[in-house]
Amino acid sequence: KNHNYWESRGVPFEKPVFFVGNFYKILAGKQHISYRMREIYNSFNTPYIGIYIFHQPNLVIKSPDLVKKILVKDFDKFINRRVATNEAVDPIATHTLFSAQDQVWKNLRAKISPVFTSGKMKLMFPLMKECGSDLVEYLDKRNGEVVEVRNMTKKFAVDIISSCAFGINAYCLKEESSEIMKVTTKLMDLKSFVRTFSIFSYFFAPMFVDIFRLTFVDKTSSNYLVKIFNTTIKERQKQNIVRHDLIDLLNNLKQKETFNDSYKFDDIKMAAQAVAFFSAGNDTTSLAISFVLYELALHPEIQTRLRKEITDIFQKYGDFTYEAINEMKYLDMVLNETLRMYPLTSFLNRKSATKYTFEETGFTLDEDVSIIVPVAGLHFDPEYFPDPEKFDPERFSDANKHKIVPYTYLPFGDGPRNCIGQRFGILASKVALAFSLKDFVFEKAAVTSVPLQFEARSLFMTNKSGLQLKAVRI
Ligand code: HEM
Repeated sequence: KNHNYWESRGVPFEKPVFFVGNFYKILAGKQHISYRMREIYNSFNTPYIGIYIFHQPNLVIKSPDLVKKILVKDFDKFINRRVATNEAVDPIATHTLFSAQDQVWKNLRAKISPVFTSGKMKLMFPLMKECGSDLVEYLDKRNGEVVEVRNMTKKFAVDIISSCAFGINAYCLKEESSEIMKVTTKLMDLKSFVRTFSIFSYFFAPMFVDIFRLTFVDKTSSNYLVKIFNTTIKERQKQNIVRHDLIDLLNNLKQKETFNDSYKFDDIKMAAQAVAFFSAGNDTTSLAISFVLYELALHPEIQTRLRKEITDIFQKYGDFTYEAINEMKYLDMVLNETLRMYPLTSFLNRKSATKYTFEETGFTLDEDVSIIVPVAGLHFDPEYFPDPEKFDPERFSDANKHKIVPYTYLPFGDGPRNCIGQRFGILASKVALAFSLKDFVFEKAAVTSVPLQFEARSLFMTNKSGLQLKAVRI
């Protein structure tokens, strides 16, 4: 019955498949969502396109001007994501920054933001460097071998988030088998049908979350992280330890709360942020590093140029300091181009808080309609990024970057609800790349799959069956 929603409102739409709508291939595990986004984006030349996910109408926004309105100018009318929030079923997911709604989100975002200032990044930098050295040690043990880079970068990401956010030495790179590594891998693992179904239902079919009582992340893993989090807080209080990390910040906020505070932390709300940092920061950061190394292995000339920059700046400072890493312009260009070609989250999501009229067309959107910004479509549009399949860091050089049309490059989203961990994710990725590329050359091996195949079931752009590259010490 709902499948005539867009037609009856005069909105250009993609014809849905009975019952399942327009995400049939994704649900069947035949296509990654990133490719679906690109197909929908390319099949219409209109500012927006109507689609259905099951019975639910979604509006895919193609025009960068409209993207700006939704993410920034009229943010208050699109403040929330359209994700399931069922506190009784999943209190942890409901209280994460990612899922929180309206004023609760505003209060929480304001409270958490101080963790991610440049000043805080600088304070965390020595901890990040320790993880960089561990990465070199890890590679040294495998010198000349084909390394499973996905596994290596996951270990690095868990180590760095555990250390910088929670003051926990996870030792994933140092030790073959680490409990926290197993737990965080399971957290968003989509190998089982139930996990895939749960995560997709949170975004696209919230009714199933209520019916089947589904949780956003794996429950045993989140319970484990909550336990570590609570133990660490108690330990800190007992021993009066100060580390300026997330745990300290949350703890201070809780201590300073007054009766009149509109948002009060309890144990669940505090622990939810810990789980969110792992679920939002771990796969994203580790995939970003992996894809850079992969592209560098396929483009040795770019790898050589980047290594020269890293070595020159290292020699200038005599060390990898915070300032040294930030001076590496070519590293920044290479990372930016990688995130263009591999937008880890292929789409952004919002919902309309009220009825909203698009001035450009006069069309009035109903309240509570899901909005999709097809990041993968924008990043591969030849009008904005000529020859989009070519890996070309020059797009982000000082001479060229001003040519990028605003709101066509969105690896971290935009507006007040953009990625809060952007600074952290970028710095952590740069530390991993500077440390490993200074001492090692990464080469394509016979087993390296070119082009990469993506895991259809994954929400992030995750490649299938790992990523093998040969690592050779210089
Ligand atoms: C390369 C690494 C990363 C990428 C590409 C990335 C990308 C994104 C994107 C696209 C969004 C949605 C933004 C929007 O809707 O406008 C997001 C949200 C978010 N990210 Fe990241 N992310 C990365 C790393 C991290 C890290 C390291 C953390 C935490 C330590 C983190 C925490 C979050 C949170 C909490 C949100 C929800 C923000 C809110 O709703 O207020 N991310 N991220």
